[in-house]
Amino acid sequence: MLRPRRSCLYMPGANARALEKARSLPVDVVIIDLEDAVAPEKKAEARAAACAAVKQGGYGRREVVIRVNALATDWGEDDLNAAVAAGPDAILLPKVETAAMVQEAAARTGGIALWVMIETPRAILDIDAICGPASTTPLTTIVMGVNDLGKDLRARQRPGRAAFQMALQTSVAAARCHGLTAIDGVHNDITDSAGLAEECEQGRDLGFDGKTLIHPSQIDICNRVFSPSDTDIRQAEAVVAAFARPENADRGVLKVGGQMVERLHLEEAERVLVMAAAIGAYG
Ligand SMILES: CC(C)(COP(=O)(O)OP(=O)(O)OC[C@H]1O[C@@H](n2cnc3c(N)ncnc32)[C@H](O)[C@@H]1OP(=O)(O)O)[C@@H](O)C(=O)NCCC(=O)NCCSC(=O)C[C@H](O)C(=O)O
Ligand SMILES: [Mg+2]
Repeated sequence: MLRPRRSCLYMPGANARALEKARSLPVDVVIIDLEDAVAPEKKAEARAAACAAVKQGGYGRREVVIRVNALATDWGEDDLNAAVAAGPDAILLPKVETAAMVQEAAARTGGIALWVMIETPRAILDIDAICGPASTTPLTTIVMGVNDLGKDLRARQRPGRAAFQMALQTSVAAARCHGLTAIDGVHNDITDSAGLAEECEQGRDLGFDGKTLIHPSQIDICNRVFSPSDTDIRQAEAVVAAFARPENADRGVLKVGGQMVERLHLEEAERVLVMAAAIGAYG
Protein backbone atom coordinates (compact mmCIF):
# COMPACT_ATOMS: atom_id res chain seq x y z
CA MET A 1 0.00 0.00 0.00
CA LEU A 2 1.31 3.45 -0.94
CA ARG A 3 1.02 5.50 2.24
CA PRO A 4 1.51 9.29 2.28
CA ARG A 5 4.46 10.25 4.47
CA ARG A 6 4.64 13.88 3.43
CA SER A 7 4.90 15.49 6.86
CA CYS A 8 6.64 13.74 9.78
CA LEU A 9 6.51 15.86 12.93
CA TYR A 10 8.96 15.30 15.77
CA MET A 11 8.00 16.06 19.31
CA PRO A 12 9.86 15.46 22.57
CA GLY A 13 8.50 12.47 24.50
CA ALA A 14 8.62 14.62 27.63
CA ASN A 15 6.26 17.27 26.17
CA ALA A 16 2.75 16.23 27.21
CA ARG A 17 1.12 19.17 25.45
CA ALA A 18 2.76 18.27 22.12
CA LEU A 19 1.79 14.59 22.43
CA GLU A 20 -1.82 15.65 22.97
CA LYS A 21 -1.83 18.33 20.28
CA ALA A 22 -0.49 15.88 17.67
CA ARG A 23 -3.75 13.93 17.86
CA SER A 24 -5.47 16.74 15.94
CA LEU A 25 -2.68 18.07 13.69
CA PRO A 26 -2.87 17.37 9.92
CA VAL A 27 0.41 15.43 9.84
CA ASP A 28 0.95 12.08 8.17
CA VAL A 29 3.46 10.86 10.77
CA VAL A 30 4.01 11.67 14.44
CA ILE A 31 7.57 10.96 15.65
CA ILE A 32 7.79 10.87 19.43
CA ASP A 33 11.41 11.50 20.33
CA LEU A 34 13.28 9.92 23.22
CA GLU A 35 16.70 10.88 21.84
CA ASP A 36 18.15 14.34 21.23
CA ALA A 37 15.08 16.37 22.25
CA VAL A 38 15.08 14.79 25.71
CA ALA A 39 17.60 15.74 28.41
CA PRO A 40 19.40 12.81 30.14
CA GLU A 41 17.61 13.39 33.44
CA LYS A 42 14.22 13.24 31.66
CA LYS A 43 14.85 10.05 29.65
CA ALA A 44 12.89 7.65 31.88
CA GLU A 45 9.98 10.07 32.25
CA ALA A 46 9.84 10.70 28.50
CA ARG A 47 9.94 6.96 27.74
CA ALA A 48 7.01 6.30 30.08
CA ALA A 49 4.99 9.26 28.72
CA ALA A 50 5.65 8.37 25.08
CA CYS A 51 4.68 4.74 25.54
CA ALA A 52 1.55 5.68 27.51
CA ALA A 53 0.50 8.05 24.71
CA VAL A 54 1.03 5.35 22.08
CA LYS A 55 -0.95 2.80 24.10
CA GLN A 56 -3.72 5.34 24.69
CA GLY A 57 -3.96 5.99 20.93
CA GLY A 58 -6.22 8.64 19.47
CA TYR A 59 -3.83 9.46 16.60
CA GLY A 60 -6.32 8.32 13.99
CA ARG A 61 -4.89 7.93 10.49
CA ARG A 62 -1.50 9.29 11.55
CA GLU A 63 1.39 6.83 11.68
CA VAL A 64 2.98 6.89 15.12
CA VAL A 65 6.73 6.35 15.40
CA ILE A 66 8.91 6.26 18.52
CA ARG A 67 12.51 7.40 18.10
CA VAL A 68 14.58 5.47 20.65
CA ASN A 69 18.10 6.21 21.81
CA ALA A 70 20.88 4.24 20.11
CA LEU A 71 21.23 0.74 21.52
CA ALA A 72 24.81 1.46 22.62
CA THR A 73 23.66 4.26 24.96
CA ASP A 74 22.55 3.90 28.59
CA TRP A 75 18.90 4.21 27.53
CA GLY A 76 18.70 2.33 24.23
CA GLU A 77 17.85 -1.14 25.53
CA ASP A 78 15.09 0.08 27.86
CA ASP A 79 13.73 2.36 25.12
CA LEU A 80 13.55 -0.44 22.58
CA ASN A 81 11.89 -2.88 24.99
CA ALA A 82 9.32 -0.28 26.09
CA ALA A 83 8.65 0.86 22.52
CA VAL A 84 8.05 -2.70 21.32
CA ALA A 85 5.63 -3.27 24.20
CA ALA A 86 3.78 -0.02 23.39
CA GLY A 87 3.26 -1.11 19.77
CA PRO A 88 3.78 1.99 17.59
CA ASP A 89 3.56 1.77 13.80
CA ALA A 90 7.34 1.99 13.61
CA ILE A 91 10.47 2.40 15.70
CA LEU A 92 13.10 4.89 14.55
CA LEU A 93 16.71 4.04 15.34
CA PRO A 94 19.21 6.95 15.37
CA LYS A 95 22.89 7.10 14.34
CA VAL A 96 22.79 3.89 12.31
CA GLU A 97 26.11 3.14 10.59
CA THR A 98 26.12 -0.57 9.74
CA ALA A 99 23.86 -3.32 8.47
CA ALA A 100 24.59 -5.16 11.73
CA MET A 101 22.99 -2.32 13.72
CA VAL A 102 19.87 -2.62 11.54
CA GLN A 103 19.77 -6.40 11.92
CA GLU A 104 20.30 -6.25 15.69
CA ALA A 105 17.38 -3.87 16.17
CA ALA A 106 15.18 -5.59 13.59
CA ALA A 107 15.58 -8.91 15.39
CA ARG A 108 14.04 -7.33 18.47
CA THR A 109 11.13 -5.26 17.13
CA GLY A 110 8.77 -8.24 16.95
CA GLY A 111 7.86 -7.39 13.38
CA ILE A 112 7.17 -3.68 14.04
CA ALA A 113 8.46 -1.62 11.12
CA LEU A 114 11.96 -0.23 11.55
CA TRP A 115 13.01 3.23 10.37
CA VAL A 116 16.66 4.33 10.54
CA MET A 117 18.33 7.72 10.80
CA ILE A 118 21.05 8.49 8.27
CA GLU A 119 23.02 11.20 10.03
CA THR A 120 26.74 10.48 10.15
CA PRO A 121 29.49 10.63 7.53
CA ARG A 122 30.04 6.86 7.95
CA ALA A 123 26.35 6.22 7.22
CA ILE A 124 26.58 8.23 4.01
CA LEU A 125 29.65 6.30 2.84
CA ASP A 126 28.04 2.94 3.72
CA ILE A 127 24.42 3.72 2.88
CA ASP A 128 23.97 0.86 0.43
CA ALA A 129 25.01 -1.70 3.05
CA ILE A 130 22.79 -0.09 5.70
CA CYS A 131 19.74 -0.33 3.43
CA GLY A 132 20.62 -3.90 2.39
CA PRO A 133 18.72 -5.66 5.23
CA ALA A 134 15.45 -4.26 3.79
CA SER A 135 14.91 -7.52 1.92
CA THR A 136 15.07 -9.69 5.07
CA THR A 137 13.94 -7.37 7.93
CA PRO A 138 11.06 -4.93 8.66
CA LEU A 139 13.28 -1.98 7.60
CA THR A 140 10.98 0.30 5.57
CA THR A 141 12.24 3.87 5.81
CA ILE A 142 15.33 6.06 6.02
CA VAL A 143 15.23 9.50 7.64
CA MET A 144 17.91 12.12 7.04
CA GLY A 145 19.39 13.74 10.14
CA VAL A 146 20.91 16.90 8.73
CA ASN A 147 21.67 18.44 12.11
CA ASP A 148 23.91 15.60 13.26
CA LEU A 149 25.34 15.18 9.79
CA GLY A 150 26.16 18.89 9.57
CA LYS A 151 27.84 18.78 12.97
CA ASP A 152 30.00 15.76 12.09
CA LEU A 153 30.89 17.06 8.63
CA ARG A 154 31.48 20.60 10.00
CA ALA A 155 29.23 21.66 7.13
CA ARG A 156 26.98 24.70 7.24
CA GLN A 157 23.26 24.61 6.60
CA ARG A 158 22.65 27.41 4.14
CA PRO A 159 19.89 28.07 1.60
CA GLY A 160 20.27 25.53 -1.19
CA ARG A 161 22.03 23.04 1.12
CA ALA A 162 25.02 22.73 -1.22
CA ALA A 163 27.10 20.96 1.43
CA PHE A 164 24.46 18.23 1.77
CA GLN A 165 23.69 17.46 -1.86
CA MET A 166 25.91 14.40 -2.16
CA ALA A 167 24.51 12.93 1.06
CA LEU A 168 20.89 13.64 0.15
CA GLN A 169 21.18 12.30 -3.39
CA THR A 170 23.14 9.19 -2.41
CA SER A 171 20.60 8.40 0.29
CA VAL A 172 17.63 8.72 -2.09
CA ALA A 173 19.43 6.46 -4.58
CA ALA A 174 20.00 3.82 -1.88
CA ALA A 175 16.38 4.06 -0.72
CA ARG A 176 15.13 3.52 -4.26
CA CYS A 177 17.52 0.61 -4.86
CA HIS A 178 16.17 -1.16 -1.77
CA GLY A 179 12.49 -0.16 -2.06
CA LEU A 180 12.52 2.11 1.01
CA THR A 181 10.67 5.33 1.81
CA ALA A 182 13.03 8.34 2.02
CA ILE A 183 12.28 11.23 4.38
CA ASP A 184 14.24 14.49 4.23
CA GLY A 185 15.78 16.28 7.24
CA VAL A 186 14.45 19.17 9.33
CA HIS A 187 14.45 22.94 8.68
CA ASN A 188 15.42 24.49 12.01
CA ASP A 189 14.22 28.08 11.41
CA ILE A 190 10.58 27.96 12.50
CA THR A 191 10.03 31.59 11.43
CA ASP A 192 11.27 31.08 7.85
CA SER A 193 8.27 29.77 5.90
CA ALA A 194 9.70 30.85 2.51
CA GLY A 195 12.95 28.98 3.21
CA LEU A 196 10.98 25.96 4.37
CA ALA A 197 8.94 25.92 1.16
CA GLU A 198 12.12 26.10 -0.94
CA GLU A 199 13.68 23.28 1.03
CA CYS A 200 10.54 21.13 0.73
CA GLU A 201 10.54 21.72 -3.04
CA GLN A 202 14.21 20.82 -3.24
CA GLY A 203 13.66 17.63 -1.24
CA ARG A 204 10.68 16.65 -3.36
CA ASP A 205 12.62 17.32 -6.57
CA LEU A 206 15.50 15.16 -5.31
CA GLY A 207 13.04 12.30 -4.86
CA PHE A 208 12.20 12.35 -1.16
CA ASP A 209 8.72 11.15 -0.17
CA GLY A 210 8.34 13.67 2.64
CA LYS A 211 10.14 15.77 5.21
CA THR A 212 10.69 15.73 8.96
CA LEU A 213 9.36 18.78 10.79
CA ILE A 214 9.82 20.33 14.23
CA HIS A 215 6.83 22.67 14.62
CA PRO A 216 3.11 22.58 13.72
CA SER A 217 3.49 25.78 11.67
CA GLN A 218 5.55 23.79 9.14
CA ILE A 219 2.90 21.17 8.36
CA ASP A 220 0.70 22.88 5.76
CA ILE A 221 3.60 23.99 3.56
CA CYS A 222 5.12 20.53 3.66
CA ASN A 223 1.85 18.75 2.89
CA ARG A 224 1.21 21.05 -0.06
CA VAL A 225 4.65 20.62 -1.61
CA PHE A 226 4.73 16.84 -1.21
CA SER A 227 1.20 16.36 -2.59
CA PRO A 228 0.68 15.95 -6.34
CA SER A 229 -0.53 19.31 -7.70
CA ASP A 230 -3.71 19.67 -9.79
CA THR A 231 -1.46 19.94 -12.85
CA ASP A 232 0.37 16.73 -11.88
CA ILE A 233 -2.95 14.91 -11.48
CA ARG A 234 -4.38 16.18 -14.78
CA GLN A 235 -1.24 15.14 -16.65
CA ALA A 236 -1.22 11.73 -14.94
CA GLU A 237 -4.85 11.16 -15.86
CA ALA A 238 -4.14 12.14 -19.45
CA VAL A 239 -1.19 9.74 -19.66
CA VAL A 240 -3.20 6.84 -18.22
CA ALA A 241 -6.13 7.61 -20.56
CA ALA A 242 -3.85 7.84 -23.61
CA PHE A 243 -2.24 4.44 -23.02
CA ALA A 244 -5.68 2.91 -22.32
CA ARG A 245 -6.97 3.79 -25.80
CA PRO A 246 -7.23 0.64 -27.99
CA GLU A 247 -5.35 2.27 -30.84
CA ASN A 248 -2.35 2.82 -28.51
CA ALA A 249 -2.28 -0.73 -27.15
CA ASP A 250 0.92 -1.65 -28.96
CA ARG A 251 2.59 1.76 -28.84
CA GLY A 252 5.55 2.45 -26.57
CA VAL A 253 5.67 6.21 -27.02
CA LEU A 254 2.97 8.88 -27.37
CA LYS A 255 2.52 12.63 -27.31
CA VAL A 256 0.30 13.79 -24.42
CA GLY A 257 -0.26 17.48 -23.71
CA GLY A 258 2.70 18.34 -25.93
CA GLN A 259 5.01 15.99 -24.00
CA MET A 260 6.66 12.79 -25.14
CA VAL A 261 5.52 10.01 -22.84
CA GLU A 262 6.71 6.41 -22.72
CA ARG A 263 5.45 3.47 -20.70
CA LEU A 264 7.85 4.41 -17.88
CA HIS A 265 5.83 7.62 -17.56
CA LEU A 266 2.66 5.53 -17.35
CA GLU A 267 4.08 3.78 -14.28
CA GLU A 268 4.84 7.12 -12.62
CA ALA A 269 1.41 8.51 -13.62
CA GLU A 270 -0.27 5.54 -11.94
CA ARG A 271 1.79 6.14 -8.79
CA VAL A 272 0.77 9.82 -8.76
CA LEU A 273 -2.91 8.91 -9.03
CA VAL A 274 -2.71 6.29 -6.25
CA MET A 275 -0.96 8.84 -4.02
CA ALA A 276 -3.50 11.56 -4.85
CA ALA A 277 -6.34 9.16 -4.00
CA ALA A 278 -4.71 8.22 -0.70
CA ILE A 279 -4.28 11.89 0.22
CA GLY A 280 -7.84 12.63 -0.91
CA ALA A 281 -9.13 9.90 1.40
CA TYR A 282 -7.72 11.89 4.34
CA GLY A 283 -10.36 14.58 3.58
C1 LIG B 1 11.16 24.17 19.07
C2 LIG B 1 10.13 23.99 20.15
C3 LIG B 1 10.81 23.75 21.49
C4 LIG B 1 9.30 25.28 20.26
O1 LIG B 1 8.28 25.03 21.22
P1 LIG B 1 7.32 26.19 21.74
O2 LIG B 1 8.15 27.35 22.23
O3 LIG B 1 6.34 25.58 22.70
O4 LIG B 1 6.59 26.64 20.40
P2 LIG B 1 5.28 27.46 20.23
O5 LIG B 1 4.97 28.27 21.45
O6 LIG B 1 5.42 28.21 18.95
O7 LIG B 1 4.17 26.33 20.06
C5 LIG B 1 2.86 26.65 19.62
C6 LIG B 1 1.95 25.49 19.88
O8 LIG B 1 2.39 24.34 19.17
C7 LIG B 1 2.73 23.29 20.05
N1 LIG B 1 3.94 22.63 19.54
C8 LIG B 1 5.14 23.19 19.34
N2 LIG B 1 5.99 22.30 18.80
C9 LIG B 1 5.29 21.17 18.65
C10 LIG B 1 5.63 19.89 18.14
N3 LIG B 1 6.88 19.62 17.69
N4 LIG B 1 4.66 18.97 18.12
C11 LIG B 1 3.41 19.21 18.59
N5 LIG B 1 3.03 20.42 19.07
C12 LIG B 1 3.98 21.36 19.11
C13 LIG B 1 2.96 23.97 21.41
O9 LIG B 1 2.72 23.04 22.44
C14 LIG B 1 1.92 25.04 21.33
O10 LIG B 1 0.65 24.49 21.53
P3 LIG B 1 -0.55 25.30 22.22
O11 LIG B 1 -0.39 25.05 23.67
O12 LIG B 1 -1.80 24.73 21.68
O13 LIG B 1 -0.39 26.76 21.87
C15 LIG B 1 9.15 22.84 19.80
O14 LIG B 1 8.51 23.16 18.62
C16 LIG B 1 9.76 21.48 19.74
O15 LIG B 1 10.09 20.88 20.77
N6 LIG B 1 9.94 20.93 18.53
C17 LIG B 1 10.40 19.56 18.30
C18 LIG B 1 11.83 19.38 18.74
C19 LIG B 1 12.29 17.96 18.52
O16 LIG B 1 11.54 17.02 18.70
N7 LIG B 1 13.58 17.79 18.15
C20 LIG B 1 14.13 16.48 17.88
C21 LIG B 1 14.10 16.16 16.44
S1 LIG B 1 15.07 17.22 15.40
C22 LIG B 1 16.44 16.23 15.07
O17 LIG B 1 17.13 15.97 16.00
C23 LIG B 1 16.60 15.67 13.68
C24 LIG B 1 17.80 14.78 13.44
O18 LIG B 1 18.08 13.89 14.45
C25 LIG B 1 19.03 15.55 13.03
O19 LIG B 1 20.13 15.22 13.49
O20 LIG B 1 18.90 16.43 12.17
MG1 LIG C 1 20.05 13.54 14.92
